[in-house]
Amino acid sequence: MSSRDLEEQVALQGQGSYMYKGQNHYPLPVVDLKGRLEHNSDPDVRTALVQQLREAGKVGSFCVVNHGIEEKLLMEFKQVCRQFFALPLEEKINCSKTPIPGCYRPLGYQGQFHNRTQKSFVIQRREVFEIQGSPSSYNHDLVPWPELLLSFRGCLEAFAKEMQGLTKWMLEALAEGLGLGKDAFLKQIGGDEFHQQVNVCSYPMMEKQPKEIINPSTIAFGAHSDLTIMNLVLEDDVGGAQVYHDDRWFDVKPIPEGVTLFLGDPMECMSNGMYHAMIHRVVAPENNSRFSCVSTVEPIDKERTVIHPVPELVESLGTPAKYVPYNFLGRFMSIAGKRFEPEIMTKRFMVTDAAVLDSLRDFSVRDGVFHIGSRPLGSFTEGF
Ligand SMILES: O=C(O)CCC(=O)C(=O)O
Ligand SMILES: [Fe+2]
Repeated sequence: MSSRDLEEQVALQGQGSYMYKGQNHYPLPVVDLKGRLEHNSDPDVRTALVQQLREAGKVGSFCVVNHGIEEKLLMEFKQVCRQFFALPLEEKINCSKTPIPGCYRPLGYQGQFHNRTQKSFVIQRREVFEIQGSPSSYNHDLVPWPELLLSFRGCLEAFAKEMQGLTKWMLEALAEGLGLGKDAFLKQIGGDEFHQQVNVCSYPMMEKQPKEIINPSTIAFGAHSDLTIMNLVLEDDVGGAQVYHDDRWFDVKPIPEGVTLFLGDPMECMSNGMYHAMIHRVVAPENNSRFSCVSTVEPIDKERTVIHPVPELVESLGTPAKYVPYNFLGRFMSIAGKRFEPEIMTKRFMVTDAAVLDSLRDFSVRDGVFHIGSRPLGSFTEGF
């Protein structure tokens, strides 16, 4: 990278050099889900949990503890992932991302990278190993699993399955929290099943950065709100995630036994702004490499999924819908490559056009083109 490129990249991706110091923590809500499994059939316990989750959802990011995923599995999972990233680079490269029939994205290993997009550099200062947890109709045998670490596959698959259960429960509870039927969000993203991508990540500490990408910025994964429905993050005790609030960045205190949720833009839109998609990023850890695992939720039929405020909610709130319905894939395609830009700080999908408000419920996808009323807004391949 030339020094001009570096300057440009630093300007675009963050406010200068910033390393995770573990100070200045943001008070993210912590919700204890103990009653979720133990008192499954007790309506009072559920109501209390659902209310806590509603309040947490208003913040947009929160941690859940006693989530029901066994500690033994979590420990084995973290350990095997650490072992994977410690493998010789050649072995990891042998597992490089591969397109797999029936999968949305290539699966496998990807090292750190930086790409120039139309307007900015996208830096991903993390190594990942990606699998697809669901729908599981594809053949897991085709994932380029590491030959030197045979326990990796079983452990990842077991963890992905557990996260799937927690995710579904959470989507239902968050809908109930707004006085809606359990399936209000699930219905919009395609029913009982969803697409789950599981990204196991390792963020190398500063000293270990490969020489060619050392630069004055310490941003490891740039500022963004999630385009996915929501992300569930498991991490170790190193820290590095930050959330943006009142024009400032705050550190997120790691809770290694917990799972941290980031509600994505679609949740903000579906909940008509009752829930919030918090802007967050990851900065490079100072003294240790950081492990995290991000389990994402996306609709199965991305081309045909229109995200919109839940009509029953808009009705019950008695306030107008605040968000324009949008095609999930269209927005994903139009933003994904350039979302680490400063403009992400301004929300771009809130309703500003009164005429759009009037026709909010009247949307459709016809021949791949998204319409509000009779007004075509563009196809999912063009974005809009
Ligand atoms: O690794 C993390 O803690 C979070 C990464 C993240 O924000 C994402 O993958 O969307
Ligand atoms: Fe994120």
